[in-house]
Amino acid sequence: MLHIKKAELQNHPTPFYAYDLKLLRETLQAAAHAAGKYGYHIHYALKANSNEPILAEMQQIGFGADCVSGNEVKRALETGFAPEKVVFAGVGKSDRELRFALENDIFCFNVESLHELEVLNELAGESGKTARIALRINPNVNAQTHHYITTGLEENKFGINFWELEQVLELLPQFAHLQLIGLHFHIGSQITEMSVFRALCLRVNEIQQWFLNRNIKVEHLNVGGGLGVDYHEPETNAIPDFETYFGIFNEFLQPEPGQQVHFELGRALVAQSGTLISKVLYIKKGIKTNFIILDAGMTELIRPALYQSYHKIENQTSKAPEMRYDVVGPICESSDCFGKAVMLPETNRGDLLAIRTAGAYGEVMSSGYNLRDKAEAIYFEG
Ligand SMILES: Cc1ncc(COP(=O)(O)O)c(C=O)c1O
Ligand SMILES: N[C@@H](CCCC[NH3+])C(=O)O
Repeated sequence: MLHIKKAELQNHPTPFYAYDLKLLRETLQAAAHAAGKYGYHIHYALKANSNEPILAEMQQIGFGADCVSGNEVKRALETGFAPEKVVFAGVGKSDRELRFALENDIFCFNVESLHELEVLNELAGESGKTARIALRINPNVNAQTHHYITTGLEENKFGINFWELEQVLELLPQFAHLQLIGLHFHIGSQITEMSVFRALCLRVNEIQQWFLNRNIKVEHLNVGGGLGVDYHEPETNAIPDFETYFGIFNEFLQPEPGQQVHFELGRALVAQSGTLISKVLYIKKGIKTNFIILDAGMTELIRPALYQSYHKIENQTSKAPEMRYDVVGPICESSDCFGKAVMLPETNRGDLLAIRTAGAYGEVMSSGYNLRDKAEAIYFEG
């Protein structure tokens, strides 16, 4: 059950996002501690959640910012991340976004194609800058996660394929306004099978060796993010197993002496701290099941509709014996469903339901479809 005071629950118009800052801090401390043992650097992936109080905690603990749009770079800088702690990735950075990041002297551009190298070189030249770059390489490692959030296979649009690297190295010397400082990899999100990270390390070692054989040693390896969270047991597994995660990299990744290792975690840092709170509007009898119709829908949390993903649902206000329900939203789409055949205490109009583990890729992916209002965010100390 979500540990939030009744007054806090009842004082806000629903639906709203509730963020537990105490749990967030504990999570960040656990991550920083585990990464710190090996001198690893974390850049928080803003795409997971870019709310200012959350970014303030990321800065407080000393993490950098991993951005995927000009506006994320802008948000990172405006909220106080130092430019030398900001990285910019993304397969389709626009000229305007690249120029903005160049003007602000960010730490590194993670470049995803040959064509982008050409464009960035040209724009950097125009702005009188040298862009520090990492090559995002597609390592062709299967993340064993949902196919929509797998990014490191050759069939995916992300990164430069291994067989293009020879050509990249031939062209690089012509790009006078680019400085190669890193190699970047990210194979997908919500990875729960830890052996996947071992496979990533082994592949990164091979690719690094390929570069070393050509006398290229970069300043840093960026191995991306992707560590998954437990959507089924948000209570018992509130904090991901960062010790095992970073331990795997320590055991299997072979950085060169003096080379930094960077991570870009998003979900693992923020998912469990966020909950979507929604009020029950109606109970409706179906043929096989009863429907709970909520005032939140896929416009507030699209993950179940988009990836058929599971989020634990709890009734915060009823302790009656359990019944089976389909929990749905008000949006005019049949996929607007948070869970089928969910066992919940007998539920009535006005009850408050908590949809857990919604701190990552929840609020940031909300939309105004059906002209819906934007859900408010509140912060509490759990
Ligand atoms: C390039 C890149 N880095 C980092 C992340 C953060 O991933 P996660 O939230 O799974 O840690 C993503 C999202 O998958 C990404 O595309
Ligand atoms: N938005 C996805 C993850 C994609 C991560 C970004 N590459 C999710 O909710 O699981």
